[in-house]
Amino acid sequence: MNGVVGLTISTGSVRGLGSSYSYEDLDKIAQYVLTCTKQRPKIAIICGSGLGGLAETLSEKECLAYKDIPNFPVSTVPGHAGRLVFGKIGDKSVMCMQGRFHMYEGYPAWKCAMPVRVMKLMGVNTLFVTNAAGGVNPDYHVGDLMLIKDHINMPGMASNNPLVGDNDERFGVRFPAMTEAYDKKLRKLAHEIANNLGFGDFLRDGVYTMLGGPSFETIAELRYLRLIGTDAIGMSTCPEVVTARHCGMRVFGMSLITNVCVMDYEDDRVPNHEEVLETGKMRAGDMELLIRRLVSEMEDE
Ligand SMILES: O=P(O)(O)O[C@H]1O[C@H](CO)[C@@H](O)[C@H]1O
Ligand code: HPA
Repeated sequence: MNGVVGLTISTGSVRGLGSSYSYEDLDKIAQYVLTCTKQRPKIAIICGSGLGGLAETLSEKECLAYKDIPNFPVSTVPGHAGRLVFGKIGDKSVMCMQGRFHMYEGYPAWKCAMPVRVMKLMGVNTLFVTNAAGGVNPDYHVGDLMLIKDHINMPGMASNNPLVGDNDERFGVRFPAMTEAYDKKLRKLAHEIANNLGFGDFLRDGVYTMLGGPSFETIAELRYLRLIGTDAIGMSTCPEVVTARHCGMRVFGMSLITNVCVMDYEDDRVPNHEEVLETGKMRAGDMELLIRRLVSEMEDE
């Protein structure tokens, strides 16, 4: 196990406000993962609930279960296989996380986002994040694809930011800007590709709001979220994106609208995870195609 097993995870902050893996801990994990694949990816893709199929489309596929990586968290949610998949899209090396970590599983924000730092230390410079999300914008339909133009990090705003605790300047500055979290050039290219693919009718551009979960939202909460500018909601993504931007990675984000949020007291439909996974199956192929084209056509950083 290359000495990784024995590492002790440091408690990052003496003030008890956050604890985290040290730079050295994460580097050991990154070096271990690199020994398990021949790929040297500069692009990583985090697959959302029910969206892991993209990883199956890679050529020269190699898989590594999270449980086999020393000191790596494990996935506990249906629809998240819990493994890294390495391979190629065209001639580009990529790595996929088939399954992510959520705060409602009991992981603090920094732990949900720790794979992003591992990726950075492996040489990744561009992060794609995908998720299943509920549509709050009344114009959205089940099966729409939303390019994330910005986010509202609800847990982050309440001090559950993945960067809470001591700051290691080797990753980034103490106070990183989040004004252009989602790369404009990649979004523009994604729009062009989506239009060429005939996806224009179901392509959206919107604001993703992260909530802690795991309970779905009350009607009053949904009305409030719409009022503050939310187009779609979910329980993930923001810790990963904040951590990626902190360490200078380029980020592209996309949500699949798996359900429309019920915002009317007279409507008795209720959201559920099975519906989320079913919709994933319906539109996942289109999402995969768009991401594969984007990876192939984008310029390297
Ligand atoms: O954000 P991803 O992981 O795609 O999953 C979304 O789907 C689940 C709820 O059905 C929640 O975990 C929510 O965050
Ligand atoms: N609410 C929160 N998270 C979600 C939803 C939702 O309606 N759909 C998919 N993830």
